[in-house]
Amino acid sequence: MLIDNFKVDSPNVQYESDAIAATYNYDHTDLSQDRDGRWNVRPKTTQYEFRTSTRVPKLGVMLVGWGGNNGSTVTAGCLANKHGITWMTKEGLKKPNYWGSVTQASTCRIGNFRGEEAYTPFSSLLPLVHPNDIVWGGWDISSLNLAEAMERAQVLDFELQRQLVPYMKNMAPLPGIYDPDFIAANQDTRADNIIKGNRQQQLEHIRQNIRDFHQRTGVDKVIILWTANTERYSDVAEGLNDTAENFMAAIEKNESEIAPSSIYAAAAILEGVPFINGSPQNTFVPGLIELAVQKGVLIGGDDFKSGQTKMKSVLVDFLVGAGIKPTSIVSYNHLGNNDGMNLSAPQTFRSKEISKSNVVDDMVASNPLLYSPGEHPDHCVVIKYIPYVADSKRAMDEYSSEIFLGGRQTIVMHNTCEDSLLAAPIILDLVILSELLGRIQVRAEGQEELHCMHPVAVMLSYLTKAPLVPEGTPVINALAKQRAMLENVFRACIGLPPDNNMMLEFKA
Ligand SMILES: NC(=O)c1ccc[n+]([C@@H]2O[C@H](COP(=O)([O-])OP(=O)(O)OC[C@H]3O[C@@H](n4cnc5c(N)ncnc54)[C@H](O)[C@@H]3O)[C@@H](O)[C@H]2O)c1
Ligand SMILES: O=P([O-])([O-])O[C@@H]1[C@@H](O)[C@H](O)[C@@H](O)[C@H](O)[C@@H]1O
Repeated sequence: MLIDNFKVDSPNVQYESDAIAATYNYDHTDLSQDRDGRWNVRPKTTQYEFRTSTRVPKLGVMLVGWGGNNGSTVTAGCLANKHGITWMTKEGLKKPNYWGSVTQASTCRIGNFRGEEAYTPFSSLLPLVHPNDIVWGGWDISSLNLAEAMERAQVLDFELQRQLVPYMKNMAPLPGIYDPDFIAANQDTRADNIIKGNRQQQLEHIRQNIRDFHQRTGVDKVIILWTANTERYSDVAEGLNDTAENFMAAIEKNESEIAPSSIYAAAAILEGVPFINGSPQNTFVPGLIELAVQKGVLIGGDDFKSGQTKMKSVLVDFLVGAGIKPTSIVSYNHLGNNDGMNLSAPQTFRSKEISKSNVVDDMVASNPLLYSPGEHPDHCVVIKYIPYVADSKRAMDEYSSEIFLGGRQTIVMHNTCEDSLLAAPIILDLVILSELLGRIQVRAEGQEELHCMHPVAVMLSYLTKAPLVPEGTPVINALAKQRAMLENVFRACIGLPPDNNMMLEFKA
């Protein structure tokens, strides 16, 4: 059964006029080792105070790469839902939905009522911005308007596109920062909408764009998300971008190693606007992270986790958790969209190869029974550009594992990932969750004041291949753990314990 409207009845939860206040007992463990080497595990409870503002703002989202496949598709999807646009296909009438979005189309177990399992929409846990209400804008180095960009993307059915054109033809991306040194040379043909000037002038230009968008649209909050092309990695060097001060000085000096994505991110941070990186490049060089922490502005990334890698973070977690030892992982895919064309350059492919390869590290490290120190499965990532398949990426994976008594198990998978139809809901979740995180304050036992969570938004890990985490925080890629963290922190905000799946009420 579905319960989509509930209040938590607890002395630890207060529903105030514009906030939900909750006291939460966080049960965890403390580890220590005796002099004789024996380990002690001490159950510990730490009290947390959460306060979540229930003032849901009018949200503006500025996409970098708005005219791309993902940018045009997410915009089209929200318009189709908002206006209730239906369209006929050979399979019959289609209706808009937000499937693939964890905030809009998933549920959480809320309990059991008279023997029936009860679930609630994820969006009922805490008040969220509704995607229908988001005001879209952004930049693109291509001047096509969003209707033309949607047509170029070749993602959506024609009958849907036809009805969306009137809503999208007047949406024009702002000129973007173009530096051919950071993306594939084959992108040059579409770069007809660019900001001239040096890096300092580009920074100020983007900052002004943000202020103008905020003022023109009348939104309460703005969030910026990068869904532009994957850049090559930037060199990280002492004196260049290792500190906030050096990073800002490098922009002033027009240092060539400062990437466009880092300039957009710096502009956002300086305007107090959260910045999310949906691509794998190292936008967040150390100096930029320091700037975000200094300013207390949320940053998150990297690289949407949408298809082949999402499956990998489930399958490897299952295998290792079952005591089966993956020894070889080969991930091949081909795709024919502009992203694939950009990734056909070695330097941009390398950025993607890194984010797609590191995703099993935490799962391998979780089971030293299977892996000796430093031992890893063979892991290969191959991406080929085949124009004919367009946005319909074809992923083919082979997982070889060692099993009982010298046996071997091989899993082969073919996974057609409609790249933009899978990424668009993830873009929605990233911006909706980033906005919510800005409304949550927390105080741990012993801390003086309520404060926002760390600006580096580890809570977005479920949505990214290479989670950006605060220094000292473990990087978790296992999908089930990432989703549990997301759900359980939001449950704590309304004073509810994690759903521990024990169901003791049916056992004793
Ligand atoms: N499933 C997925 O689609 C998926 C998953 C993970 C990551 N990504 C990443 O998302 C990004 C977008 O994917 P896509 O399929 O929409 O690609 P796309 O090539 O269709 O769109 C990217 C857009 O960014 C624009 N652009 C490039 N550099 C820019 C700049 N400096 N400023 C402004 N605009 C710029 C391009 O003109 C293009 O319109 C890529 O980096 C891709 O690797 C996609
Ligand atoms: O998310 P995922 O399916 O593992 O990875 C995908 C890659 O395999 C694909 O080649 C690339 O174009 C997408 O940007 C995305 O990163």
